[in-house]
Amino acid sequence: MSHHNIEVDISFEERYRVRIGPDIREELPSFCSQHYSPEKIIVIIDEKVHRLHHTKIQAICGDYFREILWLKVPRGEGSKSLSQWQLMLDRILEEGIERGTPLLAVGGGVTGDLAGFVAASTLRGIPLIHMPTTLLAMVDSSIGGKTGLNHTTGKNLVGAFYQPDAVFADVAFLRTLEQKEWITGMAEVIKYAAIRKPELFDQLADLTKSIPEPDERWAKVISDSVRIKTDIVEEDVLEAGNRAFLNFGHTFGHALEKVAGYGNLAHGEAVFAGMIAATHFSRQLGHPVDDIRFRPFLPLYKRQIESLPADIGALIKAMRTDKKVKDNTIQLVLLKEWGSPYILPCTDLSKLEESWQYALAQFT
Ligand SMILES: O=C(O)C(=O)C[C@@H](O)[C@H](O)[C@H](O)COP(=O)(O)O
Repeated sequence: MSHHNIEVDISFEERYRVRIGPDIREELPSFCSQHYSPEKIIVIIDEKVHRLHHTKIQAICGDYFREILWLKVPRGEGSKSLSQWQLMLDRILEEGIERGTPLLAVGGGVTGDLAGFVAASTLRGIPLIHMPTTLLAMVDSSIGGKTGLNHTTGKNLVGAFYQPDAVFADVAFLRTLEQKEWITGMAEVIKYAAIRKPELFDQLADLTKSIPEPDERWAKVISDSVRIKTDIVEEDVLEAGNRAFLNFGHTFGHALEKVAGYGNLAHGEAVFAGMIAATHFSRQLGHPVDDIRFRPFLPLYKRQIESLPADIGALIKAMRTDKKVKDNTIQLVLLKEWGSPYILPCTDLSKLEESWQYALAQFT
């Protein structure tokens, strides 16, 4: 299987490399020997990934570093919390580290978002390397420097933009990825299809006909997704404008996650339902976006989602804490047509309610 190499240019001086392919993790020691002192590395790792791959990661890190500080992250969205962040920070500071001590984040979106914020906030910033192990983290959360914790008032409301020094997306990790995690990650690929590359819909629908495995076809979908995300992020690193297109489905999805209670609904499941709502809103405005495109994937999510919160008032209230809210108005990412997103300040609450009703009805 081939390797893919994608550069992310975040400014004239700063860029980092995303390496995608099988056994890419083996390249970590050589990368580290060029950038960091061999004294110590902090490894923030998902507890299940630790159980499955600890020996391998230990060998790779031990190849260059004299000491490894392991910090395990309990599974689930609940770990994106201030209390988990504090626990990590206490351990790291009590151990004693230096500003140059790198932090390796090994796991999915939750681990990466938490570890990213730990790296951003420790000693005002220590080097960060992402080693995503889930589809979602490979195609989305490890790229672009968003870090975040959830707050009782809303999703990802605590965080910082903090770019990694490198991303090692080793598709070999996907061999141990559960089916439901593939489905969760696929939501972000479906998002790229909707906002940038509609051909991906058919490729993905084809891929879902067989049990997913990290073969050449999936590696291509991953690298196409990373390229789309990279292109958008490079133009607008701090989300002052078009980066918000990457939030398609998320304004609705984050509200679902919050109202369902963090951890009760996977991020990708909520985003999938959110994309159906956003597409329906677009259709109500006359845009030609028939959601027949989502149909092949609906049974996958339907099987996974037990129930969605149905209190539309609570969902709209939750949307008001979205980070894109401006002048008290929810900003929706909608589609003019497939592949063509835009932002609309939402002043029509009846269309919003109708969009929620439509989306929720798809899952009952
Ligand atoms: O990188 C981005 O920008 C995104 O919006 C990507 C999203 O898919 C991702 O889930 C992100 O974490 C959501 O960010 P938020 O700013 O809405 O919390």
